Amino acid sequence: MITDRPVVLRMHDVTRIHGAGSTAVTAVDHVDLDVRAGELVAVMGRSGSGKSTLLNLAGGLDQPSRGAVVVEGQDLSTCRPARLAELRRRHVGYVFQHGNLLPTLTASENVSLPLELDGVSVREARAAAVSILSEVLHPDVVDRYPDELSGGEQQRVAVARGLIGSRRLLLADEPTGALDEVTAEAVMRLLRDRCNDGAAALVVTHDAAQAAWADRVVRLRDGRIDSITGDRPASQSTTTQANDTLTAELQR
Ligand SMILES: Nc1ncnc2c1ncn2[C@@H]1O[C@H](COP(=O)(O)OP(=O)(O)OP(=O)(O)O)[C@@H](O)[C@H]1O
Repeated sequence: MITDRPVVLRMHDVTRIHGAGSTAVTAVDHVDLDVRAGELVAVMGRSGSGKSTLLNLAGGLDQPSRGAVVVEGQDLSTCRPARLAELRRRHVGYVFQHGNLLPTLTASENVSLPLELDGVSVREARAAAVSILSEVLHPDVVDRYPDELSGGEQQRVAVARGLIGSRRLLLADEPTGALDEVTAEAVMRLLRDRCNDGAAALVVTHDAAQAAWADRVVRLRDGRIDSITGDRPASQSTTTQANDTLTAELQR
């Protein structure tokens, strides 16, 4: 049962008001949400409903005006900046719409960097980078620099960088935005596999096909949770056959 698993992310009565006075905007409004190990939660809602703000709060990139965000048992509001930075580096993987790859590093160096910063040996980190990249990118391009890659390839590198290692909370803001259908499926499969291995993921998407990979779908409206649907068991994944087909298509 998924409810037996540890809570990786707890958002308790979280409100985030941007700005002040007459221009104040309540982007997230009294949200309660737990995401457990093994669980992939999709966040949907119209533009401006608060999805990105929610994700930024979950990863400690933004602070709530009220309420508490707890990651791996640690209330982020009680962390000193150095501890918060360490917690984010060790436990949280981010995938943003615009990957922000470092231009002076190759694709595989960009992906291995988080592990190297965490003290993993360069050799081990590079091997892990090549391994995760092989799931979403043709091996011929892993040694190219970002400006030698297409937009979709850069996006895939950014996904691999966000998901490398054993970080337990994965936060993805439209991770498949610039990708074709087959590659988008591969990225969702990667996220799904990470969750099946024990990570917890919060993924913003506009795409119902991608939300179908989630255990639960949270719909936001005006910063509030409008509905939560689905309770697919976390262990359920796509069939082996579907995985094989996707891998074959990507390697073409
Ligand atoms: N830094 C900010 N200052 C002021 N208002 C902001 C700020 N960031 C977001 N907002 C407002 O908060 C609300 C929620 O924004 P948010 O970006 O979280 O929505 P979203 O659901 O992610 O939208 P989209 O799907 O368009 O990316 C919007 O009304 C937005 O204009």
